[in-house]
Amino acid sequence: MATAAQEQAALVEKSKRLAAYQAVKDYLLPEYTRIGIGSGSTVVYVVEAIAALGPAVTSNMSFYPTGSQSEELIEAAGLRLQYISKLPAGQQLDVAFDGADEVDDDLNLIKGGGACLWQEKIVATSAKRFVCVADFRKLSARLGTTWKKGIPIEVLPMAAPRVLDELVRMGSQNPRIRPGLPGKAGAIVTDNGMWIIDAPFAPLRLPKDVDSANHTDTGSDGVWTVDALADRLIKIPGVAEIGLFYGKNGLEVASGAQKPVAAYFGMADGSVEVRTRPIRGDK
Ligand SMILES: O=C(CO)[C@H](O)[C@H](O)COP(=O)(O)O
Repeated sequence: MATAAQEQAALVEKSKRLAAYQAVKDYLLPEYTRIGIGSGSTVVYVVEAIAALGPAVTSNMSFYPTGSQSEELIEAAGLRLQYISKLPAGQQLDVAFDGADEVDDDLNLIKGGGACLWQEKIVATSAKRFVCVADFRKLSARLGTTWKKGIPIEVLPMAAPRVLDELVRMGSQNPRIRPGLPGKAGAIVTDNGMWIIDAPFAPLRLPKDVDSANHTDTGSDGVWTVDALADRLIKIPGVAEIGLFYGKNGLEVASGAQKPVAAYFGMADGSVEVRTRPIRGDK
């Protein structure tokens, strides 16, 4: 008989799969030729859903990975692998699918739990439409509420101590260099030869919180807005990329945005919740 933990794990997997199949159904149009594929356990089901469409749909498509895991997934599914470095200047992917660690009310994301955030951001922002696929555990009103491990930050190894100092000055509670896998001594090394720092912050405000309560957005009371924190983190010398995928109000474009146009959540009751954001330009 399955334990409660096993039942919960099975429910989560089922939810990821449901969300992935629905997202692919809605956003993978047969005329598309360039598709971005993110990283993580949910994306496995995205690739499964795409491969299930068969060569009649996928044979004209090329798939762009966000690291070694998705590269292997694409190849194992028999899909055509291509690299973002080969995408000519001035061209875009038609769509990119990826998971997330947490998604807030404005569709800002925390990503990087799997240490692939840098390539994930490059692929997401190379797409005309970025679509997020997740399970019910990732839904959250404010980032940092359920994902307590911290914001993943990819750093140049030599700069890690300086970055840690600056994060503490900014109010991060106990930022840490992410260790390698069990049995591997030292830090985890990303596909880009960098390290990851996980930096916990108090749950991040949205612009509406600042407007309604006369708060500041710059962390002066220990709480940052997503935008202000992201703008500050990316400027720390030695930081290569940050795991906040965000967008400012007034820049609600689809094409090339860090925020998804839609986020699909497989829910515990077997439904799929779709959250979209108003955008200018094409779908
Ligand atoms: O950002 C990521 C990897 O860097 C993943 O998309 C994120 O960690 C979600 O993973 P999963 O689908 O396994 O929950």
